[in-house]
Amino acid sequence: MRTALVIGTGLIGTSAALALTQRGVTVHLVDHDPEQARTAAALGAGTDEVPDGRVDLAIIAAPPAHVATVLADAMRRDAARGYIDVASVKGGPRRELEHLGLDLSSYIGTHPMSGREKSGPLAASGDLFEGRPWVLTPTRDTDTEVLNLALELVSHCRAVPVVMDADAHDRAVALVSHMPHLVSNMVAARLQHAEEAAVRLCGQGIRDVTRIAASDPGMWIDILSANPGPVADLLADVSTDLDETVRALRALQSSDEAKRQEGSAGIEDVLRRGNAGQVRVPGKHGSAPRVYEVVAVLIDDQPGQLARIFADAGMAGVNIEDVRIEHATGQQAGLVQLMVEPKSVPVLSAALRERGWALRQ
Ligand SMILES: NC(=O)C1=CN([C@@H]2O[C@H](COP(=O)(O)OP(=O)(O)OC[C@H]3O[C@@H](n4cnc5c(N)ncnc54)[C@H](O)[C@@H]3O)[C@@H](O)[C@H]2O)C=CC1
Ligand SMILES: O=C(O)C(=O)Cc1ccc(O)cc1
Repeated sequence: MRTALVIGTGLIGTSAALALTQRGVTVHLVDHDPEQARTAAALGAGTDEVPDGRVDLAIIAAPPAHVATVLADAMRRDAARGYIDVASVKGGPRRELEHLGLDLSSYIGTHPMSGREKSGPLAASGDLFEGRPWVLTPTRDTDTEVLNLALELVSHCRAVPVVMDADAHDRAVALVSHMPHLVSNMVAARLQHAEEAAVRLCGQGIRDVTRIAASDPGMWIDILSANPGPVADLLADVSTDLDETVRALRALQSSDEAKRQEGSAGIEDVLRRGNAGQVRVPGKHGSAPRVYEVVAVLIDDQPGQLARIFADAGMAGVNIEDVRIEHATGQQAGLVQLMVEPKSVPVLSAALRERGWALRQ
């Protein structure tokens, strides 16, 4: 692929454009808000000048509700040899395109399984998709040349291609993305009118659970409107669990010992089923989760501290697999949890202590 056109230069469009530009592809950037395309160009994602002919691949990275019209318009202009979109839902947009009577042999619906709770080009990064699954939904009618262009894009973004049927994709993302998104918002909504004294106690657990509740509601109304059935089915299952958990907790308030035992068994059941589901969540590169151990370091909230820790770990020859930072509320201090292979724990701990870091259990 030598040339590409990104239509919709927000988080996802600009991230893909940055990755392609870094691999030497000439990328043209277009957005219905020209300021967004200019910003993406200023970030080094490509040029906001109109291409002077057909590009190899057009990437439609607009919100789901706009995909069909944007794609139809690009096809009418004969803008590219191949077309993909990156919307979070695949079945509905495909049916909308079929309804428009377009020749879809040059189009593949795709979905990179990576993103953020922030929107716009300023939140973009060229490595956003690295190691993440990127779903492709070709059909029997898809041109091989177009499938190859899409695979080239996925490879340039260092993502992992996964081929799926569009409706199977929508059922899968209802489970791993859309239903959890709503549950995150419902948990976060409890904080809206909560007392300040309670909110100040927020720790890492609630930060993890509510991070995605900061996402743009407009985009998510679009996503959920295109996948309502599978998400409603899953939320109904969650609702059954909620009812049973409330019943178990009420039983735990009883003065009757037998009832309390019943309540305790109910709570244990939901917690154990949660454990069993959690171990199935893949690790950072989509593989089975690895067991890492934590080396916890206390730091002052000063610029450059993290970089120094990473440099010190690097000098000790230890690979940091993952990192978490817990900020102590109201204090200029934080706890950095470095996840490493179990065999690296003594090496890293000794090296950090030697360099003056305060380690915690
Ligand atoms: N946010 C995320 O984490 C992920 C989003 N997606 C999908 O990627 C697509 C883009 O999402 P984001 O980049 O997050 O949104 P964003 O809000 O950061 O960017 C969307 C961009 O599309 C532009 N746009 C809207 N209508 C347009 C039109 N008719 N023509 C041209 N440009 C138009 C907007 O001005 C904006 O710059 C969506 O379809 C979304 O479902 C896929 C994976 C992850
Ligand atoms: O921020 C996160 O962790 C996300 O999960 C973002 C996300 C949002 C929408 C998608 O279609 C895919 C990924």
